[in-house]
Amino acid sequence: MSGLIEHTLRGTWTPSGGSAAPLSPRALRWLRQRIGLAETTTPAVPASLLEVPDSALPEAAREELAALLGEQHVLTDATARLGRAGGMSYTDLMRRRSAEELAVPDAVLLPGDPELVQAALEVCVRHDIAVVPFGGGTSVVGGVDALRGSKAAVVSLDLARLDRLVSLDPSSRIAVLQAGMRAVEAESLLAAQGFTLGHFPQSFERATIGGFAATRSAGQASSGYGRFEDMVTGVRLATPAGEWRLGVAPASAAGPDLRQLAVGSEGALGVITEVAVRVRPVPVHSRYEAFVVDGWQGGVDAVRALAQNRVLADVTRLSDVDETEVQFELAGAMKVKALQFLLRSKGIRQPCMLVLGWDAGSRAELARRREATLGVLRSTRAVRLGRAVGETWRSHRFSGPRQRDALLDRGVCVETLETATHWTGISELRSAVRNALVRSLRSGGKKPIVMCHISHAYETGASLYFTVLAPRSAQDPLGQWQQAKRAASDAIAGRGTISHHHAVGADHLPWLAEEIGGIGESVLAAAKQAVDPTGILNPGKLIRPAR
Ligand SMILES: Cc1cc2nc3c(=O)[nH]c(=O)nc-3n(C[C@H](O)[C@H](O)[C@H](O)COP(=O)(O)OP(=O)(O)OC[C@H]3O[C@@H](n4cnc5c(N)ncnc54)[C@H](O)[C@@H]3O)c2cc1C
Repeated sequence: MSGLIEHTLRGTWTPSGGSAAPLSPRALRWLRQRIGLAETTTPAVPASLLEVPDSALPEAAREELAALLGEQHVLTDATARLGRAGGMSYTDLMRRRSAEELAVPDAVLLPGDPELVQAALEVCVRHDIAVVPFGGGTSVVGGVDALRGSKAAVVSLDLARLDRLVSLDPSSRIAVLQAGMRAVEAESLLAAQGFTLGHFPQSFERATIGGFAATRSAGQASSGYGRFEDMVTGVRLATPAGEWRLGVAPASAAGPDLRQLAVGSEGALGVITEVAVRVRPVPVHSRYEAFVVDGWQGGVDAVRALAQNRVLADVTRLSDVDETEVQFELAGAMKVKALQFLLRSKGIRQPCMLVLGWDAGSRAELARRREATLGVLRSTRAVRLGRAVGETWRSHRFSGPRQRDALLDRGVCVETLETATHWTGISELRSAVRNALVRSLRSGGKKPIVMCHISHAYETGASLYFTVLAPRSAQDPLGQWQQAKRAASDAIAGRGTISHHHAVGADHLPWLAEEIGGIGESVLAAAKQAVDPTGILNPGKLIRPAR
């Protein structure tokens, strides 16, 4: 039940058990010079100062839910409700820092098993109450915002108590996990039996199995282990129309794959209560290394060659020049000047860092796979930085969000967004999004830092992941980012996907039709009508009501 406590700490990312990642004096100096930093800090506002409206949950509904789930599992106190008021985007965190008005659920429901989730939904249908499924609450697209749509009340249905490993079939290599299980716990329970999921998104420390399935998440090792939807072999959903189970075989020609309708349904088509996932043996050996290639296009060509020759390392991450510079500067551990000198002497003018990581069951397999990757990489004249830099990246791979807390404290607007497209258009898309962000966030003669990396590569294209650091507007911090995000989304529309792995939520909904067409939107609305005819499930996210 530690998950329940964590949700009250939502002004910052750093989990209660984890250490914060402060900015080194050197990093602070560099940032002050590049983008300017606030002299005063702006820490998170204590929960006691945040506005919490009275609960609008009708008493008759509360009583029925309490009789079903137990009094202690229907929470209407301000702390519990505030803890589920939104996700963990820059906008969410800033709202909590500036005591802005938050969309707070009227109650938090904590059912303890799939049958109770189903029964709770039925009560909510009878009382016409909106339901927002809540996993780790790490959505960065408004996915867990407590929007009530046309309903008088909205509850957050927190899956934290559905945290069991239901079964493990070592022969078929399938594990059935309850949806509220955190990734960290899933990995440790599976590891105890010799298996891993291999799903390591940057939100690994907080996010849940159900959340991954609901958002089509992608982890840092997606090149080797696949995206989360590639791992899902079956799902169990509670819907207002009844329980829905999908996935009886590894593959099927019985019409379209409806599992893929449930995966990515963002709580709008049902509450996922169990997920059957493909697991793999825990790797016995692994190796992470860093390389530097000259220039973004050189790096893109290298990653494309690895993907198309099917020799991608499990982790394949290419940073552009700006991200490489920030990694060198903020890491603090490297002798930046000496490194730049060394790279120049090897003909590298525009250093772009490429991190590669391989997992294997034996030394021989590791050597074979690494040699296959490096064989293709050799033709690109990449310079090897070595294992130490690669291993440093691996050991810090979940700490980026913690540094976000320190940056927020210092008055920095720090946020990420992502997209994906085919190789042909990838550099054009990067330039278009980059230019849109720089134009929108330039202020007082200082340019923002806009960084980009590829961390999910395919034979036909790749994702682009942008991170922005800009001086925060003192007058309108939320408006500043919303305008930049709009500019970036307009630049993406027609060129790439509006979301490669962060999902649609409320934030990307205005751009969805551009990607899936009016017919696509009607298909989604029809599916919703079939499973959720009164529209209680996650209103305002992913699916517009049928017109
Ligand atoms: C710092 C940071 C780093 C991130 N890095 C990554 C990354 O590397 N890769 C990546 O893919 N994502 C990343 N994300 C986004 C986010 O972590 C993912 O979308 C994740 O899958 C959400 O999981 P969650 O359990 O926190 O879900 P939540 O945030 O609780 O919910 C996300 C959406 O899914 C719905 N939902 C949750 N659980 C269920 C359920 N059981 N049934 C039905 N609907 C449900 C919610 O209603 C909501 O719409 C990052 C987010 C942050 C803040």
